[in-house]
Amino acid sequence: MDHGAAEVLPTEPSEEHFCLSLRNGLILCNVLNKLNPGAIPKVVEIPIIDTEGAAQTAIQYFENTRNFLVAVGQMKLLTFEVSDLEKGGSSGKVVDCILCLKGYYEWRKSGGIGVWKYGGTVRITSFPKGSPSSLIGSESADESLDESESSQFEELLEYLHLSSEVSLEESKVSTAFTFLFDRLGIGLLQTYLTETNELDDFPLNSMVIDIVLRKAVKDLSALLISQGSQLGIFLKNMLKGNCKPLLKHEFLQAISIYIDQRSGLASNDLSQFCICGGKGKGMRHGISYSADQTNVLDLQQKQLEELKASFHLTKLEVQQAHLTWEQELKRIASSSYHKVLEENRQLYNQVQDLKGAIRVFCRVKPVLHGKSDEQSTVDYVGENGNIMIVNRHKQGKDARKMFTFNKVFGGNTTQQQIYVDTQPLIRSVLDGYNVCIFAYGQTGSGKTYTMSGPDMTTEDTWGVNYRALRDLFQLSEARMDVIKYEVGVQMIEIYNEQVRDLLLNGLNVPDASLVSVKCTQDVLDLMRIGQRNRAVGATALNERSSRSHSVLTVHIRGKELVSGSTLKGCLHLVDLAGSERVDKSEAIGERLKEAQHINRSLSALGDTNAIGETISTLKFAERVASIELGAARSNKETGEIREMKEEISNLKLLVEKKEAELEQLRSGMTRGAISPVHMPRHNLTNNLRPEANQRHVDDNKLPEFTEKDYAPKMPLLAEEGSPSPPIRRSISTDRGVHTRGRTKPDTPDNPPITKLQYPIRASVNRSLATLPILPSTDNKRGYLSSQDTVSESLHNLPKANNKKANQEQEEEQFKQMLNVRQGGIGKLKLEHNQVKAKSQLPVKIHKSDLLRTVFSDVEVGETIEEGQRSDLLEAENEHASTKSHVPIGTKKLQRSSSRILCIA
Ligand SMILES: Nc1ncnc2c1ncn2[C@@H]1O[C@H](COP(=O)(O)OP(=O)(O)OP(=O)(O)O)[C@@H](O)[C@H]1O
Repeated sequence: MDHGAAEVLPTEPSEEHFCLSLRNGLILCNVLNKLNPGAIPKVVEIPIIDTEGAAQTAIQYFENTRNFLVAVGQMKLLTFEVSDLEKGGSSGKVVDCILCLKGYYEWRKSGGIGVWKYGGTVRITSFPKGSPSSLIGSESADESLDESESSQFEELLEYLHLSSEVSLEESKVSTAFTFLFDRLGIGLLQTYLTETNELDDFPLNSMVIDIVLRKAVKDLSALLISQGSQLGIFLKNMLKGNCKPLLKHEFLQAISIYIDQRSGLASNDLSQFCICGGKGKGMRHGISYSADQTNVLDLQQKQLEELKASFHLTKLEVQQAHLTWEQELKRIASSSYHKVLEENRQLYNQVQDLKGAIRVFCRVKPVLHGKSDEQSTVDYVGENGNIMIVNRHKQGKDARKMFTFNKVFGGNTTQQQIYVDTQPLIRSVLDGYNVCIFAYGQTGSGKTYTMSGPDMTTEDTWGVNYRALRDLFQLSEARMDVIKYEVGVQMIEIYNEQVRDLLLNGLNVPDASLVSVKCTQDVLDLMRIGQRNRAVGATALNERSSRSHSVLTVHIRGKELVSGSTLKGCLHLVDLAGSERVDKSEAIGERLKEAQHINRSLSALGDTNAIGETISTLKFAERVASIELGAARSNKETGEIREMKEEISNLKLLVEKKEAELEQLRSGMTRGAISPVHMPRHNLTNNLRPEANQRHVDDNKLPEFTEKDYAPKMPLLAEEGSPSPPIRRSISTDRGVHTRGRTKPDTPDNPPITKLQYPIRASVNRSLATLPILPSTDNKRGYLSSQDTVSESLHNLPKANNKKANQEQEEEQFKQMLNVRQGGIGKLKLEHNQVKAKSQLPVKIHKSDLLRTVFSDVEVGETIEEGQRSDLLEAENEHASTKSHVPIGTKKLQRSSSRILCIA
């Protein structure tokens, strides 16, 4: 080394100082001239200047440097740019050039034997497997081993007199260390020191340790920053939805693993370095320390611990931040989804309103085998809801009559096609609307076929009922993140004569147990059991089905998860009795005679084309279509309204109870005590008011879906021969019997239907409304007399009054009432007529009453105008008799929240 250089170079040269010392080109020129005498003939000799004055002699510096570079270039040795000596230049190139000169010098010194090559690479001989360098891994670029840099460092030390021949000075070591750390990192230093066995002599004093720790802290900080930014990117991607959805715990686990891994690498890196020290006295981790060093080390150790704690804290904060973001994200997603859903719901139901609250479809029964087309009364089916009926017994224009409905389905229409037009109403139910779909028509016209389907074996033949239920469940599942739904099903079968009894005798809608169902399969199972239990007497079944109304009611209760609002929807699927039956049964009154008439009408079916009933049905349907219900309303309540309603309902119950007690006291004073439980409701006006009936449905707490309102489901489904819900069934063979004009008598081979008792639920808060609907086993006719009904209900009274005395008293009261009723039907009718004369209500009770009972949903406290009700009754009554064809104009029934679909 040039002596001048030794003077110029600072004792602790940093990289910057190193380059600065070379910038005047003096050292470089002298070194080159020494190496190759005369290589630079003119060297600008200037006094050694300090760093401040360097800029003033820039031109001279430049000349020296330029001469040096030209000469080196001519010698075909490595050169660099002048700018590499400036701040921000590539000092590496300068180092390479110097090393190249050194190599050249040595080659010349050794006699210039062989070919001198400088490739800039001096290999570190080997790295043992499993050495710390391999453990440090290849996580980042600065940790990877660069042999070139390592050798450069070695050469540099040597060249700057830091080789083993020269005593190690702390200051120089410090400079070298700092330089080394910045360029190579801990891993490479460790490897180098291990390889070269320098550790024993290496002065691991406080300065070195300080440097190491500073570097460690720097690395850890960089690691934290990098992790933070990586996490940030990851979370941002998640927010943007770029990542596949992760579960919360998966996400946290991934972060945790990642951080552990990284911290493990970092601490491994550090600890590996720390244990690589030499042997000696006062060892600590294999390194000997003075007292001062120990103190410093302790301090550093403490700082490390603090750093570690802060790292864990940061980790927890990241996790916490993630949780908060996740919740926020959920909230935002949920509320915006909820908003969109609400808008969608409103628009959807507006469309439904525009289509009309009452829709009437007409389905033409196909000509079945054994009948010729000529017998068909349908002349033409148009595409715009028109249907033309032909009366082949008439001539001219009287022979044909045109009707118009919302839609007319021809004879080839499939079950699925029928349902497609019904489907939109099903969704409304889940939005809190009440929907009633009912089938109307004469016996054998296909009502059951349409509503239930001929069988349940294949999905193709499923009727409206099953398809509607399937859709209800599918839709409710699709919405389960937003609304939680509960579904309950009620199945009721009501006979014509029972409708009359129920209404005349002050009874409410018959109560059938509400069964909680979770899926379509539950409902199918329920219906199958019903079918199986009913299939015992085909003829009886058929006969019954034609004169009974079958009502399947699906109660929906939903709770919006975000707002807490509740909604209640009801879907009534009604398969009415044959349209020709009501008059007959009511006109005759006595059931034996009615049966004869039924048989007669059935046999008549075989002879005629039923043109009269067809026209009558279509007229009825037209009149239904002409009723205006106004826009339907959703039964949606906020939490506050619900609470207030519950309070009102409780108060009403209380008032009723008090009134009943008062009544009991009064009666007790006159004819002994009578339990309020068994007081029949004789108020005819009240009985005929749909809102009164509705109120009782509310009182039954069906919409509340509380546990106690559910009938026990399992026994019902599991027990063979257990009480079954009433199911209507379409049996083709039955119709064969009908059309041949015969009804098989009840014989041992053809037993009458087994009368299964329907599960009864009686409540102490209600009147005799909770009567069974289905026939008892000892009734061969297949239906109940009033007596049967009362007797059965007696058996099923709640166990609340378990004191024998009470039971006896109640039985006595029932008997009293029964006597009144049995002997007093005429009397009741008389009363009824008297009341009717007063209120101007029609005498006959028709299907319309049943319909209103079933699907009216006027809320408690609301009333329908008397005139409106009379109008409706009048219209129905008029139709039922099919005697008067005086047009009554459009009927308006406002304040209803139902959507009604009539399939005639
Ligand atoms: N669209 C149709 N396609 C094929 N067969 C049909 C169709 N409609 C009805 N049927 C058949 O006609 C017969 C009578 O139908 P269904 O029992 O549905 O009549 P209904 O109106 O319900 O009678 P009731 O009032 O007596 O209950 C059954 O055998 C049924 O399978």
